[in-house]
Amino acid sequence: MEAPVLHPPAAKPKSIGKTGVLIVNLGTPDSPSVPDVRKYLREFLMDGRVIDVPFVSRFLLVNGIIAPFRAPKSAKVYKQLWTETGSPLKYYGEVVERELQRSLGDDYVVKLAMRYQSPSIQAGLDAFQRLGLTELVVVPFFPQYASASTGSVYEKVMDIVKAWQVIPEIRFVNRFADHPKFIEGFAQLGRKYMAQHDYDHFLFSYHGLPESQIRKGDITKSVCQFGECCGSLHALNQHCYRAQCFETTRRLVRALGIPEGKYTTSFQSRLGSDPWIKPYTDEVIPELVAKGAKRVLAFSPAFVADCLETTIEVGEEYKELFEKAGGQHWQLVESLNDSPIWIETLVDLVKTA
Ligand SMILES: C=CC1=C(C)c2cc3[nH]c(cc4nc(cc5[nH]c(cc1n2)c(C)c5CCC(=O)O)C(CCC(=O)O)=C4C)c(C)c3C=C
Ligand SMILES: [Fe+2]
Ligand SMILES: [Fe+2]
Repeated sequence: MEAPVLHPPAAKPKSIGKTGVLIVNLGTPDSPSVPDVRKYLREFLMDGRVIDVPFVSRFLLVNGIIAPFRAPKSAKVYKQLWTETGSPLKYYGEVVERELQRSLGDDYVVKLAMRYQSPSIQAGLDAFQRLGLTELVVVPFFPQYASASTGSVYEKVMDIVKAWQVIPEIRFVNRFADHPKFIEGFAQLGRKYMAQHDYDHFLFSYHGLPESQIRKGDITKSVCQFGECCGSLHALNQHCYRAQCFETTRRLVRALGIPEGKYTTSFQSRLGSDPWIKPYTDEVIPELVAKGAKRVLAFSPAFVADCLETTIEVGEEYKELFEKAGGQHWQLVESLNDSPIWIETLVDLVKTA
């Protein structure tokens, strides 16, 4: 009689037991051409968390006004931003993906995704599903929570996994506006400029948000008054984007030893005619010059990678505004990009999520 054939247990796929880490930034056009910028703006602005009006009004606004008229103007600015490695936001995303993978090691699989355009969140999650990963960490690249940014990433991820038979354990990083390593990252960059030059004022300019979105997110419906309510970050206003931005400023001011009265927090890039959170950066700049500020160091700590909003808006457009108003020296502090301390921040965020 022949000896029975003993089947070894099925080989365990190498990826089983690993944790998937999806790092997600906002997104950028595939190229600075008008059709690609239009495609990007359409996807971005048709997101109901970004322009939060009913679908039909949003559709008419985006397809009838914003995409046709804004796309050619934005494309010109994207051409200024583009480098030989493409969009800085995407380029640094790819470098961070590699560096974070190296730092986290073999127990993790790191993938970069963009909320809009490519690489998509769908592609990243599909890859994790194919690998059979049963534990995921999602890290939106937005230090301060907003429904239009972090909230939108969460919604997209949940929308995709809801169709899966096995929905794995998923942990979401919510915000890191006050994370000590994130703060130290920007402080290190600031110190580099402060050692080279004597600045008489420090500007912290954050991406803006419609006031209505802050009000909608106020769980008490009474805390956010767009003023003193942002004087500290606590349980009741921890998701107020404006309050988180002021907290980031306070931490940076402390880390850099900037005296009271020598710094300002403001908000940039408003879209449309509704009130956005104030003060507006383009109104603050001439006021600062009128009050005597001549040498300004500008930070943009709502962004973790150089992008249109930092390099062009703060680094070039606001510089021009400052100089026209009579200012002498304007310096933008670049973003965290691929700095080692940003990678360390991400390792911390992943491991403590
Ligand atoms: C910091 C996080 C961001 C929030 C919150 C946010 C809200 C928000 N944005 C718009 C409109 C636009 N934003 C644009 C560019 C842009 N926005 C962010 C981040 C946040 N946006 C980044 C990182 C970028 C730069 C992307 C790049 O490719 O470099 C643009 C496109 C540029 C342009 O045409 O001017 C628009 C438009 C709204 C309406 C909004 C919340 C309601
Ligand atoms: Fe934006
Ligand atoms: Fe507030």
